Amino acid sequence: MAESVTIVDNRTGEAVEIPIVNGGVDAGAFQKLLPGIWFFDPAFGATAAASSSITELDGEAGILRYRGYPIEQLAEQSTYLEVAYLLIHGELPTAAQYDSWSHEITHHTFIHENVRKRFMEGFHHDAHPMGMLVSAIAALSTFYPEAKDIDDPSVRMKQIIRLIAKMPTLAAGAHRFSVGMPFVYPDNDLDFPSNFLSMMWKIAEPHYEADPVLSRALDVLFILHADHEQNCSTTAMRTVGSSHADPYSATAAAAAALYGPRHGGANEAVIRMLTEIGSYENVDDFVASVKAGDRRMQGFGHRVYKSYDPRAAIIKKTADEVFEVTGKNPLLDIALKLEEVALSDDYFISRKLYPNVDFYSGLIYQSMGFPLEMFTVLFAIPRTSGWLAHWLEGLEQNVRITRPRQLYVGVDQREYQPIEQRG
Ligand SMILES: CC(=O)SCCNC(=O)CCNC(=O)[C@H](O)C(C)(C)COP(=O)(O)OP(=O)(O)OC[C@H]1O[C@@H](n2cnc3c(N)ncnc32)[C@H](O)[C@@H]1OP(=O)(O)O
Ligand SMILES: O=C([O-])CC(=O)C(=O)O
Repeated sequence: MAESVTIVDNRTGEAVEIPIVNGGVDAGAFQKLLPGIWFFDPAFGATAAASSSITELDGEAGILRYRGYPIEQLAEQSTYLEVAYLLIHGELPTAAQYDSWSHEITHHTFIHENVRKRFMEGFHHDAHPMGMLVSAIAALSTFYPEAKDIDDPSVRMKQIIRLIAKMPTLAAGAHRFSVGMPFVYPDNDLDFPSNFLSMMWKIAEPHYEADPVLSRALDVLFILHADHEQNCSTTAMRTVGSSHADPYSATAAAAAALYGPRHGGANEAVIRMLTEIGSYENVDDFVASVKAGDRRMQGFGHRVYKSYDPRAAIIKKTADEVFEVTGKNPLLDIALKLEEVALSDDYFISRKLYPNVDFYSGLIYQSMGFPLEMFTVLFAIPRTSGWLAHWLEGLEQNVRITRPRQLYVGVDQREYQPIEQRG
């Protein structure tokens, strides 16, 4: 790989050597050597906005690794809580570290009664659970004012544990409220995914017995969704974190970014799309409307993956295990047909559009009984550990505040006219 690129300054005709650092043009050196020239990259398609040692993504080869561990191995052998530890601390925990980590997380699952009573129960009866979640996360910052002291590493870690622990409680609380069911307190005898399932579905004391296959499937989905380098929501997290706002406010911003249908909201949109297609026979017409540019194929395409998303392959396999318990999701055949048609069509091939993580996950969630509105919430629970790992990394790197420039395209200076003189 070249160590520098030569750029000719067309204002002066001078050639300038700009160093390349880790495969990217060093923007700091660029700015010093060519002051007054900006990179115009509004969607960051050609910009590395961070240096990070958390997640490695090779979109051409379809490779995803957390801290060097292939996603396939983690999905097969690990648990979400172990992966969360790995993302935050950089190494897999020893048995003693894992015990202490899961003990800490388990004992921070409760939320303040006012969050439940005043916030969650204060929403309109048909509030979207994702909107409730975003607001409740932001509200947590007012319950833990010490979180502002982000210079103290022990304060940072305490908030990380609280946030990872409380997300399932907030998520299930949002669901229970939206269907008019009473709130269920965490059952700290249960593991992370089973506790969440208990808070979602429990109707009678003393315990909710989660099906072990479904509980494990949910844990695998949590592992797969935990991090994905500089995606839109993580970029929001790092941006807000760079202003040294507290981690609850930064996480609320990240969750808000995830809510959008181009990002985490796509899992909900996929099921709506499959339901609208309705039957196997309508797939060709639907694909034609996508190719005509009338709509997008939800759950397809990715800014980084230009081959099959490795998580989609694992989710497909997990779906088979879930359907053994729940019965096959009737939308599966439409999804498979859609994939088959798309992957043999030049429109999708030439644009390298493949199923992404959101394409098959919704089929599992739906078969497990989650309402559509909960799908993005299910994504936010594990992505919280990734967001926080990036937040911590940014603080440890003491990154500068995120502050891009713009290309001003408005009018030049003009004179103010009093209102009566304006035509
Ligand atoms: C967890 C996640 O966030 S994963 C992504 C979840 N989002 C979705 O599944 C929504 C559907 N997908 C999309 O909208 C996009 O593929 C995104 C947002 C994921 C990525 O967008 P970008 O990287 O900006 O790709 P961009 O919009 O430039 O598309 C490139 C080309 O592929 C086409 N394209 C991209 N995605 C799709 C799609 N899902 N269906 C049809 N065409 C598509 C575009 O129309 C464009 O074609 P053109 O070159 O003829 O104009
Ligand atoms: O990386 C992205 O752009 C989207 C994302 O979060 C993911 O695929 O998990």
